Amino acid sequence: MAPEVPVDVFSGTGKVAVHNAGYSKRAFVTFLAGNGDYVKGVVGLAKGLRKTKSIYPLVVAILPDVPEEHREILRSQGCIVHEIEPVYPPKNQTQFAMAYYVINYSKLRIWNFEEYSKMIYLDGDIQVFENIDHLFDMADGYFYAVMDCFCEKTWSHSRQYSIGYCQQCPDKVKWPEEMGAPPALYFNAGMFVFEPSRLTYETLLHDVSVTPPTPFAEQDFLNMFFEKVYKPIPPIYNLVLAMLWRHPENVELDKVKVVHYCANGSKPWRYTGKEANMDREDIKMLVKKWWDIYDDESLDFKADQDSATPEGESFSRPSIMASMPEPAITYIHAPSAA
Ligand SMILES: O=c1ccn([C@@H]2O[C@H](COP(=O)(O)OP(=O)(O)O[C@H]3O[C@H](CO)[C@H](O)[C@H](O)[C@H]3O)[C@@H](O)[C@H]2O)c(=O)[nH]1
Ligand SMILES: O[C@H]1[C@H](O)[C@@H](O)[C@H](O)[C@@H](O)[C@H]1O
Repeated sequence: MAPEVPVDVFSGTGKVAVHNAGYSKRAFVTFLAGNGDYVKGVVGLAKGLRKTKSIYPLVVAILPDVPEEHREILRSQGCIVHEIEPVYPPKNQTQFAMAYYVINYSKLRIWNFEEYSKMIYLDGDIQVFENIDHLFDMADGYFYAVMDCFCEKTWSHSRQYSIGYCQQCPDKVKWPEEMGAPPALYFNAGMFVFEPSRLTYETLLHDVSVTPPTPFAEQDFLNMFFEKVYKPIPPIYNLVLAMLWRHPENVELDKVKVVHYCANGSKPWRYTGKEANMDREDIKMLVKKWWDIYDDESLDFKADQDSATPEGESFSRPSIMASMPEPAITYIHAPSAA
């Protein structure tokens, strides 16, 4: 499990593994469902990764209900469109924090992308403002993600919220002894580093089929499944926006590399500033930064320029893969997630 070379991936110093070693076996991956406007988020993400000069392609795990015109937009942005079938949890009376979260169990399919040895998952409502390719160099065998915050109302179903406890400031309200052991560290599943594997995939699918669903859907499930191998990474790799008003002392905004527009009313492509906590200068600045990338035509995929191959590679993966036919699979239709 130990890395072969000591790598200080967070400071960017130390003996860092050569990025293009195994280049074709690494990729970013996102998830797209429905015929709504999340496709804009994915386009923004593809352009953001290009702006940061990432050398890795963006794979889009896509559900059958995404219309062809959206797939075409993604291919024209150099994305690798990878069709997946939906995954459903067992039926019960669970109230998801947001009704459409049920569709997010389909994310589990990405563990089956065994053509890649390591991937970084990013939600479609995430933007990458600084290169994070170095995260691929972290030691194998762990699940890396950023710790979540429990302070928003979406957490009102939880024991943590009921006593005002948050793992972002565990000393402010301490976990009371009479409530037993404190809960395990809990990550936000909008961004994580993982290794696809057939065995893990099959175990995930089996376990999810016998695990009753819970409010944060696959996020809760992944937290249980990977509890023992979870390694927290700094919040600059997935700034959950609520951190700005709940734990400003934990945020160094000028160092943030990845922003997750996950608070209610914060999706840049729908932003009005009217929802709770949205009429803030830092949020407005982050929304503007997202639009600056989305609107920048110089960041559109250009087959001739963007096919510049990193040393040691004889082809451009994004351009070749983007033009490959999608694998033929049979599927059942997913309910609209948008
Ligand atoms: O209509 C939709 C809805 C969602 N998505 C995809 O699903 C992702 C997750 O949905 P949201 O971004 O709307 O949800 P949140 O950021 O509020 O979700 C958080 O909780 C979820 C619980 O299911 C997931 O774990 C998610 O990754 C985590 O960031 C989106 O980014 C997008 O990639 C779509 O493609 N279409
Ligand atoms: O775990 C949750 C979840 O991911 C929500 O969707 C997000 O809005 C919250 O901020 C986060 O704490």
